[in-house]
Amino acid sequence: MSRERLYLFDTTLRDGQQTSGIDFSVDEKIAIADLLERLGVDYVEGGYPGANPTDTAFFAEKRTKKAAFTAFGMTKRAGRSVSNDPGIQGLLEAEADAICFVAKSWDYHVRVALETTNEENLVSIRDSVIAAREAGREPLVDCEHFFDGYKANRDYALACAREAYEAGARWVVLCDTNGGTMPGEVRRIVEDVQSVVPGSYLGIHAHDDTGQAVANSLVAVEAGCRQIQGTLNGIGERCGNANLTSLIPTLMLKAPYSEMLEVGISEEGLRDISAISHAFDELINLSPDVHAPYVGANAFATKAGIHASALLKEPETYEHIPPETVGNRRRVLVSDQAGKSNLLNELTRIGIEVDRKDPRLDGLLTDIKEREAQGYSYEAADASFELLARRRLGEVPVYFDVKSFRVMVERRFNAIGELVTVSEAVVKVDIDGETRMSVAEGNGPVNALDIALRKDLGRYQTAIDGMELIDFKVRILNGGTDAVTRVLIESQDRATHKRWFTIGVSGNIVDASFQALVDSVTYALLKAGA
Ligand SMILES: CC(=O)SCCNC(=O)CCNC(=O)[C@H](O)C(C)(C)COP(=O)(O)OP(=O)(O)OC[C@H]1O[C@@H](n2cnc3c(N)ncnc32)[C@H](O)[C@@H]1OP(=O)(O)O
Ligand SMILES: CC(=O)C(=O)O
Repeated sequence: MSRERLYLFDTTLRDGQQTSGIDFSVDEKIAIADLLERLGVDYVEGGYPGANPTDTAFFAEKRTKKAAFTAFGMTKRAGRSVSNDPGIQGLLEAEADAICFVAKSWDYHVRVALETTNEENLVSIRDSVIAAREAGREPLVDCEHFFDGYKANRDYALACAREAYEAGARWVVLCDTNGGTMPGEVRRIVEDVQSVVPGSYLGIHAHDDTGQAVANSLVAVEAGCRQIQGTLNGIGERCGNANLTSLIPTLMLKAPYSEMLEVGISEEGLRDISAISHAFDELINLSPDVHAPYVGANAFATKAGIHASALLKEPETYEHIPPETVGNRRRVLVSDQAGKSNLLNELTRIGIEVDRKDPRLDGLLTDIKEREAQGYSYEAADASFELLARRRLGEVPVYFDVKSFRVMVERRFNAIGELVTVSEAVVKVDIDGETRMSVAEGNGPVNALDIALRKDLGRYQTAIDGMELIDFKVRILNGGTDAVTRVLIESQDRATHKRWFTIGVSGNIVDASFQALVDSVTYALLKAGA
């Protein structure tokens, strides 16, 4: 059975730019457009040329090779011709394949926002579409507030959609601008709109204000729409737009969509989607959402021992799709909820082979559960977990033995009379029976301790020269005077960029940090084969 084509329109660079806290530069837009090309969407809406210098500069040249590069802007102003409307002229001058006009389709907005007549608004829609077509651009019309407009005045909303279609718009996009429409309403309205515009010309643009943008997009497709507008990771105005990172795997892997429709994304593109989602987060300086469907670090993570046991026999028991199809991976976590199956899986993953009947496994599981009860969390501290396991198996040499450490924080005037806060640390370690004492200053107590600890490790020094600390996170586990502090440290090898995470827990923040530092250095030595 041949499948109908469903088109994917990405508006990360336009509606995504309307997200609070997001402000792309031209270079960032170029990088994001490259990610979208890598993914394989059909349209990349680059922004609003003429609205601001960044978007105007972005449209000075065409930024995509495969996707239709699309400029966004308003329909012509009422009472002006297109040739006298600088906004429309800016759109026509932009280096774009397509122009997506935003048009009013709710009579209330025509009256209050545009302060014009319903008829004049229809003229604006028609003339704008014709101008784009005559300039050789593919015209699209985003019918703003379509669903609210339909509920207020069905005939007028349909008249706007019809006007766009009859003027030659390739796509008439039904927008749930305020994001309050329910899936059942979307289905009913999309079915009705097809009395004036065929489904193969209809698109859906859903906002996530009730957490249903993806669901609304899917019912619109079931009802006949053949274009979906959305964004990477669901960014967008207010609560965001339909999340293409969730929609694409659903459309490609789930019935009935995968059976009746075909999208322009290849299987390789689908396998790249987790990496693309994370690369996008890096670009906008956000931590990836670990709970994100399909692409989140937890999307295929299981913590419960009972689940892990079945999962390792047959992954389908607890997985709705194979994680590799979306470039993700199965994670069987080791925690206080774990059983031997979780543990064995994690040990195998890090290259430790132990027999299921080995009594040391029970000891290790008990260690983990006891330490998790004290506040440790090994899910995020892979290096500390490996050290704990290998110590139980007798595989970690005692490279150095910390005899003592001391750290002092002092606020004082420096030689030129400025008030400064300095930290100074002293660390004493025994190596091969010889005591070494190192002193260091740092911009904070942990920094000073880190420098002092790594200053002189004798014959091990060269093995740790390339390491550096890149992140430090502190969490207070319970409030009050007996609070416990958990410190997570991320370290990196400068040459290979390999990263590892270590953990420390104590009632004292400096002590917790020092434990994590010692684990980090020990792990680096272990990996260096010292
Ligand atoms: C639902 C959506 O997401 S639509 C996209 C919204 N995105 C943006 O607005 C981001 C970019 N916008 C901008 O930078 C500015 O609003 C500009 C440059 C486009 C316009 O700026 P200004 O000319 O100063 O107008 P301003 O923003 O104050 O008001 C919008 C004007 O457009 C008119 N307008 C709004 N929608 C439309 C439309 N679909 N067709 C024609 N005119 C429209 C309004 O009536 C208002 O006109 P007025 O100035 O005569 O009252
Ligand atoms: C066009 C658009 O972004 C909206 O109506 O939400």
